[in-house]
Amino acid sequence: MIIGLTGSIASGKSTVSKMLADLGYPIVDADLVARQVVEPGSDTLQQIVSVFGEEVLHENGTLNRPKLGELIFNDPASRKRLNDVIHPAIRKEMIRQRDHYVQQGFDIVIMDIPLLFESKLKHFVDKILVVSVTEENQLQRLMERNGLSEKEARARISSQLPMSLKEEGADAVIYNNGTIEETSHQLRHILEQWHTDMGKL
Ligand SMILES: CC(C)(COP(=O)(O)OP(=O)(O)OC[C@H]1O[C@@H](n2cnc3c(N)ncnc32)[C@H](O)[C@@H]1O)[C@@H](O)C(=O)NCCC(=O)NCCS
Ligand SMILES: Nc1ncnc2c1ncn2[C@@H]1O[C@H](COP(=O)(O)OP(=O)(O)OP(=O)(O)O)[C@@H](O)[C@H]1O
Repeated sequence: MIIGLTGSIASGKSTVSKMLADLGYPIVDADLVARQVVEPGSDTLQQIVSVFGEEVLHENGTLNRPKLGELIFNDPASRKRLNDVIHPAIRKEMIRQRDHYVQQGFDIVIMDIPLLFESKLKHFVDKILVVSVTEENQLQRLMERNGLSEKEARARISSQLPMSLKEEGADAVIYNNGTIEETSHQLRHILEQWHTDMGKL
């Protein structure tokens, strides 16, 4: 079974993904893959430079992520241009990693995909687990984690689909507004249920 783990920016996907990794599940992490495909020397990085110019590179040739983030989170047209270049490469590498784990014999693989709904990737997965937070917690956690102003954080939040739509499309939802322990408890409960369902198949 392939489980798609998603949510909105700073809702707690990485926090839940780490809990799943600690439980021994293999994880395909889209944010990590997004970094791997733009390493210096990659075709994807070259394409990004041809779209956005040398200004999105550091002097040592690596991608200047804050700079590119500033451009794409404040302008839907730039975001689409980046997505058109980078998403095919991310998708290809994620499928490769997923298939690798399946071939190794894992019966459950987790795919942590922030843009599962936005990029219409529902067909990649068998079950969708959404990590949800209130907008207030999301804003506060995002500002703190990334050192952003309220305006910058709101721009990032509104570059994704509303949380309510993601909850509607989920097979299960974790409400990550309480303690980490409460979140872990919800996760274990959902996994137990899904393992039971798998056993009945
Ligand atoms: C713009 C970039 C360079 C900014 O890098 P930065 O290190 O600041 O952020 P990071 O990659 O850790 O992403 C943080 C979160 O931002 C959100 N996000 C990232 N890219 C996008 C996007 N194109 N549209 C909407 N939200 C996005 C996701 O929730 C993600 O978890 C980077 O996010 C990127 O390469 N984005 C395009 C690839 C992508 O779509 N990644 C999301 C997973 S498929
Ligand atoms: N239950 C919680 N209580 C307090 N802080 C939390 C909780 N869950 C997560 N956080 C914090 O909130 C921030 C966002 O969490 P996390 O990085 O897991 O989100 P994410 O959904 O993976 O974000 P992104 O989409 O940007 O990758 C982090 O700083 C994390 O430590």
